[in-house]
Amino acid sequence: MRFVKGHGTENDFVILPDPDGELDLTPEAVARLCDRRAGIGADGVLRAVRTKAMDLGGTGGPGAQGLDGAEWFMDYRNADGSVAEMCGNGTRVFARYLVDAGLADPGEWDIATRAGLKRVTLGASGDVSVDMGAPVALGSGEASLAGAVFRGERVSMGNPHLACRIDRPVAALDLTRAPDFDPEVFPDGVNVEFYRPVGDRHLEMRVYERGSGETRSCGTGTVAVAVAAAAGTDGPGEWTVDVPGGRLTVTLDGATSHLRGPAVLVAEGETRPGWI
Ligand SMILES: N[C@@H](CCC[C@H](N)C(=O)O)C(=O)O
Repeated sequence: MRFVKGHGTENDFVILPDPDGELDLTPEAVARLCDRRAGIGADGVLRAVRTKAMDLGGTGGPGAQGLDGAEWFMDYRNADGSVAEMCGNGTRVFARYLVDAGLADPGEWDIATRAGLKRVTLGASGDVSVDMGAPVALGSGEASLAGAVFRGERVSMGNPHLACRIDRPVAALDLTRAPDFDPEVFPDGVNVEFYRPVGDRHLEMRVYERGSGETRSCGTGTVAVAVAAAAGTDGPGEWTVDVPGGRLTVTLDGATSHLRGPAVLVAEGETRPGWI
């Protein structure tokens, strides 16, 4: 099995080229690939499948989902093998991979995801920007960490988020354990972000991701915290979000959201026969 390793602000991925949709990618295989001691190590897997070859189960196929306008489908999996609807950093790294592999040209085009088409913009090198679509603000919610309750805003970016504002540096949080939440409020689980304003439209953030644990960045999460922070301000604008793995820029214009930042490929190789 050939692979490429890449990251976006240190949210890292194993990319598996599978143009004809032939790989039987079980949750166990994903978890083994992502294992940081016994595997390659990553927060998630991005399987690169031609959209027309993507099996979407009983959903009527990519055409019925309106996805056939994109040549490539990003099949995203969390480190524990679970499927997620969307991954913002993954989309940016996926786009960089397609250009680097000669499978797409620099410019502007769509990637198909379980959360719909996502339009990426990129040059031959440098930052990658993605139109993340309209965030959906769902009202308040809460999670708890080591007995302390954190209130926040529930935001859907195709995947579920709870963006909690805190007033002390995010570095002070202990995120070694998963936050607890009410499964009736979050039946599909939730990615929990903790953010603090550090300047004008400038936030710092840490995240505990559903299916992956604490990661050093989360693209959908940075949009969610910008949406939460923008509530009660004069609205649209550009937000800088500092995460442990670097800096991302989020633009909210009232209709859609854009995420911009680095996307870097660092290695490629082949798994040993019989290992996966
Ligand atoms: N790191 C990602 C989000 C990945 C999916 C998430 N863990 C989920 O289960 O929803 C990003 O950059 O958006």
